[in-house]
Amino acid sequence: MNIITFDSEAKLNEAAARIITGIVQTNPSAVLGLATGGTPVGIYKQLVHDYNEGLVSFKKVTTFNLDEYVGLAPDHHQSYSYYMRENLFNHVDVDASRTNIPSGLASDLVEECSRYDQLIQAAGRIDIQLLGLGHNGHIGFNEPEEELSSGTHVVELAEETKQANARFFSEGEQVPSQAITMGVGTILKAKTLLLVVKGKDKAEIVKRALTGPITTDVPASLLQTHPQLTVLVDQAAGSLLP
Ligand SMILES: O=P(O)(O)OC[C@H]1O[C@](O)(CO)[C@@H](O)[C@@H]1O
Repeated sequence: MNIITFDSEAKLNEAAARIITGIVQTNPSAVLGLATGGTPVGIYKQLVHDYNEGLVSFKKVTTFNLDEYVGLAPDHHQSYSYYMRENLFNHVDVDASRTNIPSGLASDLVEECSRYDQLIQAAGRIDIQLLGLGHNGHIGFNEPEEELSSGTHVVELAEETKQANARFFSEGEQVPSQAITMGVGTILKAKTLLLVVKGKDKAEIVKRALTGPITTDVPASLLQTHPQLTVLVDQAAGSLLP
């Protein structure tokens, strides 16, 4: 595990973007695993900047997002489909037909999960999986459980997660109570993992995830088992690390 601490958010975002663009420069047909939430917004801005500077092209990449809310249409302003278009896809030369996000509107969610797993399998291995970290240690929407699922599945969102994500929704809007998420097994199969964590409020969970026991109570602790894990933290998030 390689942990790098940054004294500014801009430097952290640049470093994360440099890792991703490096992979795409080496392999223009790379398979990118993408994340949503507040954490990667600045990284996507940097990727758009790098694209505009002519440093990278996403023309041939394939992308798989970690998760999507159940019940939100792709044009809902809080769907992760909308988020990805707003923050990245609409601003670079990615081929929309090679971007993949589970459909939260599928009539048969179990079928949708297996369709998503088949797509990932058909694409081969995810070259790099970008990850944020939930306050309860979730990765994707894999919430703390006695047992974690390996493949894509439907989850009931933890109360803590709904409260944390309520900040993105308009007043009076409900945070969906379910989501579809890539499983921990799929995440761990990615060739490289890039975990990015920002903010003092994540310091305790970063410490537990990276230095505590490997337990399904803290899904991110399973990342410790991955041979190619890079963690980028700001000083606040990394403040409790040894
Ligand atoms: O970056 P944020 O908004 O703190 O979210 C952390 C994690 O939680 C999620 O938003 C899901 O709640 C993930 O997509 C993200 O990686």
